[in-house]
Amino acid sequence: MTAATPPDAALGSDPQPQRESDWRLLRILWPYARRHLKLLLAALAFLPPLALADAVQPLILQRALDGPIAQAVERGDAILSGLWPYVALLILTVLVRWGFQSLEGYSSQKLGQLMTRDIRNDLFAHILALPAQFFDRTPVGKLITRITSDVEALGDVFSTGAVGIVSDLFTLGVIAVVMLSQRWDLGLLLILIVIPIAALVVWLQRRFRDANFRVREELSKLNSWIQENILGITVVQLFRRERLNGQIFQTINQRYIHEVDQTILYDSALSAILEWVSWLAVAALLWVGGQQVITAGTGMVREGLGGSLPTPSEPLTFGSLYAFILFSQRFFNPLRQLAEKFTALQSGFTAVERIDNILRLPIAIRDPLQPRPLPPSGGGEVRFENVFFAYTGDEWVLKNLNFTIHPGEKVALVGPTGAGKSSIIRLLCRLYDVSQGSIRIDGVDIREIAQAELHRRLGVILQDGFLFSGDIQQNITLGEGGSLAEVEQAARRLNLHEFICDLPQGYATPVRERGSNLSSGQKQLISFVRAMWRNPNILVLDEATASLDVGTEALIQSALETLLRDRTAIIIAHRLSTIRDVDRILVLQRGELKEQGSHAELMALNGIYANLYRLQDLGG
Ligand SMILES: Nc1ncnc2c1ncn2[C@@H]1O[C@H](COP(=O)(O)OP(=O)(O)OP(=O)(O)O)[C@@H](O)[C@H]1O
Repeated sequence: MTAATPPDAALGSDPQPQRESDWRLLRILWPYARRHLKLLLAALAFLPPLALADAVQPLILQRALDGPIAQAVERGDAILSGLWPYVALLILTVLVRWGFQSLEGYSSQKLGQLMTRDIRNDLFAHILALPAQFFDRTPVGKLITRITSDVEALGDVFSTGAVGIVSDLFTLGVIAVVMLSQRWDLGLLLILIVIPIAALVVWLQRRFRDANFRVREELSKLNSWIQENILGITVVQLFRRERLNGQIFQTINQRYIHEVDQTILYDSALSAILEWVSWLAVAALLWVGGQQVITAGTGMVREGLGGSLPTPSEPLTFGSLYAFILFSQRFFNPLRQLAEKFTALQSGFTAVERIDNILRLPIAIRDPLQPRPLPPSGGGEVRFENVFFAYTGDEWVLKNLNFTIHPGEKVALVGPTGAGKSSIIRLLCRLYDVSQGSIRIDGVDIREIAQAELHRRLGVILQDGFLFSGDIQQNITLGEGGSLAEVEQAARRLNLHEFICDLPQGYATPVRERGSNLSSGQKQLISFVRAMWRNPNILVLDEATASLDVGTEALIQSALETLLRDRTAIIIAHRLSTIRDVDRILVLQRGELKEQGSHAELMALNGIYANLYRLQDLGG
């Protein structure tokens, strides 16, 4: 990899995304449209009058030209009479088109916005429910692109009026029928011109969509890289990575622009082709129709409103030729519209496809259909039975683990880095499911328990007490309601009420994104209150590695003692000196349980634990 090559592995290439046909994409959108059936039906109901008004206008002009106007010319009249019914009819069709087009535009755009809202909601909810493996391999920036700009691209299809193409296509059908019924030879001529052009448009739109798909992928990578660099800005600046990361950014940016160029190429090609082909159609009509008009001689005058266009065996009038030129313009309208709204429409299709690729990812960890309740009197026994686990394939991270933690027992997990301590916790919390074996709480397999109940029984305090934007109280209750008095009581029991009151606005102190305005010690203490407030009977604690100041350390120790009282506790210990008093220590190495016992027993055993302890003792 050269210095400026973007680390694709780090950016996470998606598994080969599945490409969809346009019809399948429409089927994806259908359930969302169905939720707003009334609006959908209203939008569809406006289409027939619109299409009819469109098809009738050229006919009215034809009748006017061949009727009163041609009669007046033939008679050499100075005053035109009998024209007003045609003018009135024409105005009526204009009014119908104006009214129905506005209504149709409004209802289809509103429908589109409602659908976009629903899709965004579903996508967000689905992403939150996806298994941890998904997040292991998907960079955050990519997900954000899906939820924001992909859904936005879908919304644009509606807001730019690109869905109007549907009504244009409808009109196209009506005009084709009218043309063929009026004068099949000229109608056929136009249809024969349109068919290869439509095929070309379909081909171009396929190419465009492939290119657009690649554009969105590159945009995701661009966003991932930006996001990763902003989150890791401290490391970037400390290690002077600005230039190197800037070069990598330029390379990704260049690739993005290259893909965008491809889409522009197809877009411009389409617009240019349609422009000249529509004039080609007019020229063909003039050529064929013009010949017929010339041979028609005097048969140009038609009788009143009730007349019809002459059949091929009959002579062609000027009015009919003019009507067909108008038809040809309208016939090309849907295709021209397609060219104009091409980018929005195709980006929308690409977006639906990318969104659907995520929506179809299975939610691996689900509640059972009939969850089993945990015994109310259960004291919080945790049992691992023949547990095997691999993040990928058969690379076992945990191998044949068997142990039982009794109600109220305090157990520490120790072992060299990568031994599998955190993985045990992730399995217990059901962030992942075991590959083989089972984990039981009070005798019930955790896969049979409703996740909400599992998380009521199980409190977790992670090393980095993650806080959300909001205030302290909200970060303690995490949206589960609960009065300030209850929250204060939980804090008092841990002796942390004073500490919270000392924050600038007490329990109402605003917390910025990820708790960036609080120190790591403060965040830890708040996560203690969070655990106390939920009052679980099993507590899992990933002990903080960072050394805190003496005052905070003492506060944490005393809060911890209260928190652990009368609960089963599993502590991941990084500093062995802090866990000498636990009931039992489980020693792991490369995913296997190698030793267990009290501190004294393990020291006497003089094995892995004793070695680790002596090493830390010397180091510390
Ligand atoms: N999300 C993941 N995907 C793939 N492999 C992983 C993942 N998380 C951890 N591993 C691997 O699983 C093994 C056990 O990791 P784990 O985090 O459980 O170790 P640990 O004992 O908690 O280590 P530490 O003390 O450094 O936190 C390691 O080899 C690690 O590389």
